[in-house]
Amino acid sequence: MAEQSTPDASPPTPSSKGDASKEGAVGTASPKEASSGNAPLREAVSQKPSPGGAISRRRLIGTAGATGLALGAAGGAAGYAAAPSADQAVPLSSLGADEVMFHGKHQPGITTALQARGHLVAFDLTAGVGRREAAALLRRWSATAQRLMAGEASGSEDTDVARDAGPSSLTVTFGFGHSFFARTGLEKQRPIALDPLPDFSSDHLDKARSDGDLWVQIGANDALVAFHALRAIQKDAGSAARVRWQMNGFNRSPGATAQPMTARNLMGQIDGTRNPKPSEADFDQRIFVPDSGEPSWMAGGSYAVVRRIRMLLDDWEKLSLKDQEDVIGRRKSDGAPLTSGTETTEPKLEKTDASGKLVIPVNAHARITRPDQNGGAAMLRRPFSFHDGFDTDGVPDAGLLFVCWQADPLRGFVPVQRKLDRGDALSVFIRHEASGLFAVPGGAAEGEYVGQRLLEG
Ligand SMILES: C=CC1=C(C)c2cc3[nH]c(cc4nc(cc5[nH]c(cc1n2)c(C)c5CCC(=O)O)C(CCC(=O)O)=C4C)c(C)c3C=C
Ligand SMILES: [Fe+2]
Repeated sequence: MAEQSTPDASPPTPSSKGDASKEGAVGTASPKEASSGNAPLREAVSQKPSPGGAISRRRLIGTAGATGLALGAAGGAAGYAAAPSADQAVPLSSLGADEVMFHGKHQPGITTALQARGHLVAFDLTAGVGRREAAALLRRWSATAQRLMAGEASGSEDTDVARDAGPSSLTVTFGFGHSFFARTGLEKQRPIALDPLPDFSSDHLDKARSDGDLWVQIGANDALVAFHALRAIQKDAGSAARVRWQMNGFNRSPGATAQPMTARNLMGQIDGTRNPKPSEADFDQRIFVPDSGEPSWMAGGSYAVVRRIRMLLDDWEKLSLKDQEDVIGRRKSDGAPLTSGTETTEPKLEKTDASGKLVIPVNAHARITRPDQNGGAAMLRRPFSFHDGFDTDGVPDAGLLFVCWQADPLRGFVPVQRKLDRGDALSVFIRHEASGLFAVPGGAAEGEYVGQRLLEG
């Protein structure tokens, strides 16, 4: 893989350390980083000398600059990974060695590049569990997440499932659901932004697979590393919390494409092109709660809207290519707007064809979801695809675990989904089957656990 060993690479510059979150954006990857495979949010590159004297490049998290990364540190890249013996030790490939920092201003897993494997899991606190036990749980979870993200064993009862693998860009992200606050006597701390999402006419929601007191998002570029983390988190819950629902997802594996590119979804579309980029001036304002935000424990945090969206693939796949492209308003092959150009070309929304028809139809998904069509509403979409087999009639149970991040759902997901509800060409090919809204606090500082400012504030 091109990015593994780059003898010509120079050491990180102060700017790459100090403001990594502003670097890298969709479509700007260099060929050397082709193995990232998906490049919705590409990030800083850390470099460390390899035994052979070459420089090994490791992709790090988007918020690196804000999270106090030890750039160039070996971290856990070789920690839990087996080295047969000192003289036989072989450095891990870049994919296994990639490490995302646990501590920082924001939690990992928000601006981190899409990972190949994902697990979403919601927990409910068990009867009688209150604030004290919840705090102990978040402390345990944070310690486990920190260890696993560094490529270390999870603790005394590690199952060995991730042995031999490096951190593999593992991220573990924790959030609180609306119901958490009453159960723990913390109603006064519940953000208004966590008020339940409105009903949407297109909703077919399964309540058993929606909401939850606590939510954990796990992502990694190795399926065993991801499962290992999921199981460790479940075990850590002990008697304090039970799994309410759990979903598994995936994305393209890093290195699967010749060049870095935006991900594709199971409808075959390039999906993520117009995501806000960390390099944009208003990125933080759109995605993260400001330091002055309310409640104060959410400073540096974000709100995750999670939707299990089934794709009606049998219907979708019957459409002609032209009809599929009209549904989105972009070319399927390369994601370019139907008004021509490349993926990153600005669409000409007013352009008409010879018969006077809009080239990008009035109900095209990519037209009506635009911030400028929705009072500026924007969100960072960071989904996983899912496939949970086939129904008895052969219909695929597949689609998108749509996860989007925003500083305020009322200025992100809600207005856009309302608009989609009123007439999105895509809506007849999808079904929203489960939903959750979670307050994801800022990242833990060194020595702190995630949510400490809420639980001990
Ligand atoms: C309420 C928010 C959104 C839902 C739900 C949603 C579902 C959904 N989207 C696609 C495929 C594509 N979406 C694209 C763009 C796009 N979608 C949303 C929002 C929701 N999508 C936004 C905000 C945008 C970007 C708008 C803009 O800023 O211009 C695209 C085009 C490429 C891209 O920009 O990513 C595709 C393709 C599916 C398949 C889906 C549900 C299954
Ligand atoms: Fe979309």
